[in-house]
Amino acid sequence: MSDITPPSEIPETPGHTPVPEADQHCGLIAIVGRPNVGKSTLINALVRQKISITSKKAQTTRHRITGIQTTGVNQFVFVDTPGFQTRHSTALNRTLNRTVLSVLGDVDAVLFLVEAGRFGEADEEVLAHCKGGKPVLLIANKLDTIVQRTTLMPWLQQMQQRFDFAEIVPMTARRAADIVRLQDIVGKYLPQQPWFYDADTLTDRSERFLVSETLREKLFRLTGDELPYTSTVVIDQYEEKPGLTRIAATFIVEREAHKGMVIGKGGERLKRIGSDARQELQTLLGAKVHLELWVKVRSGWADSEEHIRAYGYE
Ligand SMILES: Nc1nc2c(ncn2[C@@H]2O[C@H](COP(=O)(O)OP(=O)(O)OP(=O)(O)O)[C@@H](O)[C@H]2O)c(=O)[nH]1
Repeated sequence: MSDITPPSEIPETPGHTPVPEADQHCGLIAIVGRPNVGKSTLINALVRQKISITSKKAQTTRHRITGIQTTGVNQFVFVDTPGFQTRHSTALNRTLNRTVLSVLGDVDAVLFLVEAGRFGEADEEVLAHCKGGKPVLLIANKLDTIVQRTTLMPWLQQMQQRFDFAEIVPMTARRAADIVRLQDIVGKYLPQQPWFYDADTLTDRSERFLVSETLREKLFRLTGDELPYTSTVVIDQYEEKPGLTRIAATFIVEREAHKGMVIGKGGERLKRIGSDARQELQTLLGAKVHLELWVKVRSGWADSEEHIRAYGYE
């Protein structure tokens, strides 16, 4: 569709003129919602850079990620949260849910994402966790998928009557104009206080972390729906030299059959994952990347608290 702009094409906000501390506004904004509603897409568009992985596969966001955007007097510190898992109760899912709850404790406002026109049990369950006096803004995302906009009005009215939302914002996370509009709306909820980060900071995550996210994204993108979301990636080696970064990483899967899916016929798929990832990493790191990838089977890792900690989930 012609009115949809990918995040990389969203125009940059003008450069920063210094803002006296007394005029600065800054706050934490949580982004919550059930899997696949568009949280990562939104946060990447808001900070105008890819910091959170997106895929068609539900449940691909696992870590608390902050995206930072400073514009005018406002500094937004966005917190991405894992999609709330309600169906299965593994140790991994319990950890994910704990992360969501701890994030919500200390934010200034909550962006509660749903797909426009849809509000199911899983959405309701996520919303139930958003109580606690923080302003909750309903973001009705994927507006572009609604063919007849008039059918949306009764739904919006119903949502307004049923819940006490601070604002209701129907929008398309992929549309530049909607992102700018959302920023204006959310700006009102930032308390007056000095910025937490330098004006040009985009995330508090390390490059090493962004590398593992990039690898995980390529893994899911290129295996499609075949691979269970419990597959993960561990960085074994990360060595930076001037102009060259050496990375060795292992994809951890649960079954022998999953290993086959990742490697593909004659190793073709793993090769493709590697070359796609290397290209993106070279841009991200601004250096040549030497990338080595391995695949290992660790049955039941998503059920083991010890493995979850070892693989970097908090
Ligand atoms: N049509 C349309 N698709 C969108 C929009 N926003 C996101 N998507 C798509 O929806 C899918 C899921 O988006 P994500 O951003 O990965 O969703 P998420 O909520 O972070 O998902 P989890 O990581 O599972 O929690 C992707 O295919 C996105 O491209 C939108 O405004 N319109």
